[in-house]
Amino acid sequence: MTRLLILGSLSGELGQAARLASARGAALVQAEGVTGALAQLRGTGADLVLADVTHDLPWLLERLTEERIATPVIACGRNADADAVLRAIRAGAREFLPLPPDADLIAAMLSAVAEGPDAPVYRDPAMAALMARAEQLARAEASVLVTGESGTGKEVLARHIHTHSRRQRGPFVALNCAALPETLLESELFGHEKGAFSGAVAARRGRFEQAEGGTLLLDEIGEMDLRLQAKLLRVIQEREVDRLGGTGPVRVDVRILAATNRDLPSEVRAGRFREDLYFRLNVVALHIPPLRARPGDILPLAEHFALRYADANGLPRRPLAQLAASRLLAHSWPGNVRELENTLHRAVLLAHGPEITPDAIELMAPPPEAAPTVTIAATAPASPAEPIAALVGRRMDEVERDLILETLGRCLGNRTRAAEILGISIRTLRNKLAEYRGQGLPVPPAPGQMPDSWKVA
Ligand SMILES: Nc1ncnc2c1ncn2[C@@H]1O[C@H](COP(=O)(O)OP(=O)(O)OP(=O)(O)O)[C@@H](O)[C@H]1O
Repeated sequence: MTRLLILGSLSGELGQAARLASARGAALVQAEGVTGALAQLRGTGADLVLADVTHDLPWLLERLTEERIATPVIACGRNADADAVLRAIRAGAREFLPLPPDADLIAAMLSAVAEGPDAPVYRDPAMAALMARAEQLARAEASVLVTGESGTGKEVLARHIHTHSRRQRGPFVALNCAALPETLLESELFGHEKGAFSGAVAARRGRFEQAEGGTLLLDEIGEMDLRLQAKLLRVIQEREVDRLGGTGPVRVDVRILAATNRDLPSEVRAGRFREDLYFRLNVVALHIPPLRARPGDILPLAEHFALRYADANGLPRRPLAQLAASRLLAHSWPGNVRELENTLHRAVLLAHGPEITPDAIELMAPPPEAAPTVTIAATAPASPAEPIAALVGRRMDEVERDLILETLGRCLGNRTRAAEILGISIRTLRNKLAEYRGQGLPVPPAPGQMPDSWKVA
């Protein structure tokens, strides 16, 4: 059930929108002002906010960014409020919903949130067997460890398990353990009281508490450091969390799913991952094969993405030409489904004529090991002298910054892929990006940061 927070009065047209959403099965909560809405989001949270554009949405959106609350906000108002709409969109509102509300638009918006952008598409027998196993396991309460290369669909599978579980009416909360430095990750997971550390301007429930009654996906679990692993283990064993600066434990009822593209047994052997935590998380393991090992999925996924991106961009739906399909089938997809998705997104934008032809299929650069590299090192300038010479006279941190942003841009914002190519951890990459953002530099957004399916025509 989608939990919808209405920011504004229920007596006018926004109230009509709320009633339409409620008739479609959304659970409503309401806040009269931005501070109330923020308190609500910090507390029980919501899946979506419909906000009256006449409120100070830029202030609210700024707080949400600061506090890393990812709930999408949709600004609602009359077209006459154009300035306010523009300010809200610039500040990070996902979409604009014109009032008076349109019932079909509300229904489309709710189903986009409820389904998420990623209901799994598959046809290959290997994947069909895995999905059947996942659906069977979904009904149990056991922790599941999802493994697979980057971009194979681990989060998609985890969400699928949640929607087939008895917890489907509860929240699905995902946290990327590589995305935050250790202390922030700790407060993100377990929450904190006001003043627990500098910057803790208000009490905040952690992801465990937000996932109460539902499922918590700990993505990239292999990146978590040993101290936090110990704390996580205690929470799982005792089913209680201690907020940072809190006065006592809070009981939680959450099913844990974990995902990783690392080989956790070898991390355990190397002493980087606790064996007891590994056994706790790995009650059942599901391994997603790379896309090259399930060729039967390539075309159904390609067709799915072609339709999705045509609709999202208001372009005609074009089928794949035979030769384009052969090209897709012949590629090895080192970036897995994410790479296929990016390829089809580009193809949809480049296509003209009645079909998507092979010239619109631009395959990504060769895998990193084969890609030409520019070595910025004092000792071994193994790459051509020419580009290195052009760098002389520039500061190291500037060159690094340009290389990172350029690589990320070429990966269409995909952090995991860019980190792989750059040979740095995703955590390092994210820290650098936060630094650049702080300097006011434009950083390419992650794909899916703004799901196209929410775009209002
Ligand atoms: N079976 C599928 N059906 C539809 N979309 C899919 C499927 N598998 C993956 N995708 C899409 O591919 C992209 C990558 O999927 P996802 O984020 O689940 O991969 P991941 O394995 O968790 O990646 P990472 O290890 O980098 O976090 C997403 O945009 C997702 O929507």
